Amino acid sequence: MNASCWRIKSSHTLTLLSFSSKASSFQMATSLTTKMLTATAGMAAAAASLSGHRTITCSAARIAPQPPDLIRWVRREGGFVNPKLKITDTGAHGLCVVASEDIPEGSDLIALPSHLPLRFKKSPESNGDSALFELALGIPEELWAMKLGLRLLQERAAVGSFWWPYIGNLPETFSLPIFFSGEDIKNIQYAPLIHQVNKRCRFLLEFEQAAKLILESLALKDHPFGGQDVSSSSLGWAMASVSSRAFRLHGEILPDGKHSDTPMLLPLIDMCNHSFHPNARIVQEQDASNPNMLVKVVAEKGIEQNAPVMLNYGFLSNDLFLLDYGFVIPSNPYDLLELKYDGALLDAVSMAAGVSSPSFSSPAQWQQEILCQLNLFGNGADLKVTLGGTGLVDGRLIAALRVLLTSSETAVRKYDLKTLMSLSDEAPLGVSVETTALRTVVALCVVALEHFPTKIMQDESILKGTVPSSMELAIQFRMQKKLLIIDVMRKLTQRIKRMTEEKSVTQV
Ligand SMILES: C[S@@+](CC[C@H](N)C(=O)[O-])C[C@H]1O[C@@H](n2cnc3c(N)ncnc32)[C@H](O)[C@@H]1O
Repeated sequence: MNASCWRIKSSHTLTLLSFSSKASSFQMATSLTTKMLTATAGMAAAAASLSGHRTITCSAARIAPQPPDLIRWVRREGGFVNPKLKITDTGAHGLCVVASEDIPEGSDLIALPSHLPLRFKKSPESNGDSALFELALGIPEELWAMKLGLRLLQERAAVGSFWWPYIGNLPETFSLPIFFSGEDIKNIQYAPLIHQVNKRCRFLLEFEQAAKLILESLALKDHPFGGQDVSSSSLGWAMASVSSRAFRLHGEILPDGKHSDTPMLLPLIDMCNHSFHPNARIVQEQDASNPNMLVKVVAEKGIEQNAPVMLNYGFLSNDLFLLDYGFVIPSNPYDLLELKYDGALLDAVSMAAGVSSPSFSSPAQWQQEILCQLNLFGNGADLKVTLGGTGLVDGRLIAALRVLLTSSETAVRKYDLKTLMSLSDEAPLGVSVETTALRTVVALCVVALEHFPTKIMQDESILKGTVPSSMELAIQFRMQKKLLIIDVMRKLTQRIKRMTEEKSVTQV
């Protein structure tokens, strides 16, 4: 069997960009992170071996001062590593798997037998399992990385762990925003991401307390971490290790014959960095005689000497790349700007854009019905809409604007929702409605851009100087969001211009 595999995507929904709640989000982020950093300092003295991060850098420094030879370990344990591969330090992007000679397309690069991936499952030889499971019960589904993180911490604390050659090679520090200072969380300047960082920091602080309560009453033989204390910092290290490295693969076979999706840490395979244009991919293989899965990396293209082996972690926004992996992709075609659909705001911005008497906040009955179908009106409406990405404007937003800018119900009822939501079908309700709708989106972009306290030029000039890496990441992130807005405005303006020109040619 040959199954495709995919990077884990966080299942959380980022909250809306609420224009009014920005300041309070920032304040909360600051205080939580201050607490978090205090906890780090305390933990270092109490349980130095679980210390997850000391400085915030994207360094290649590893848990073990002299990390074991990971390639040799994988081979010794029955895995395959192409002899033309080596691990290299890339500098800014940490360690990476690189071809030491040209490798032809289709070659097997790495193969792991089923006992090498680390997953969260009951292992009979582990003494502390029941407590580990009890701890895992307190983890919300969307923070799945923490669950596997507990298993990782367990192995990190175990003397003579089978996985030590892997764990010793894990980064000592991570550049994820949960480790940023309050000031650098503020520097992100984007409420949806700040909200998520906040939520994770809050969870780690609360989970530390809950874990302490469970662990303090345990006998040493039942302690999942060999009697070692856990702190928000060690939990944060574990969560960051998993969110930035785990893959979701086919796990055990379920009673219905299907495979469960299981997050796993894949030694060596997780030394491959990300690209949207990868030269390798992961496949899972299982032969009829052996129920155990083999996880392989295969070259999708020829890989030249000294080129890194790259996997695609997923078509993710910069929010997820920063939150889960600690990096930002410049000009990321899948990056999105979140906005809250708000009739009153739309009235204000469209008036500024010269739309005469807009009535976004007071839709007619038939318009309300369509807004309900778009899930933008009524109880339980989902008001989060996005700009950017491959769709440019959220289909629900463009459909709502088209409908609200049209007075003729009959004209609208000629089209199904799919057509109304599509930007590819040009101007279903006529050029005038279309250009007004697009101008409203451009005006929304202007407001969103003005909402950032800094200008792109200021960001650029800060980045030209020497800045700490967490501040650099925060500034890169916000700058990319602003560039995204400008890109959307440019593309929409071109569209409006083209439509207006075509219309005047037709009239002539
Ligand atoms: C699965 S690990 C890859 C191995 C990692 N470079 C290391 O040193 O262990 C993912 C991490 O690698 C780094 N990384 C991977 N792809 C990157 C990219 N395209 N740009 C920047 N950093 C990247 C990030 O630090 C990310 O959290």
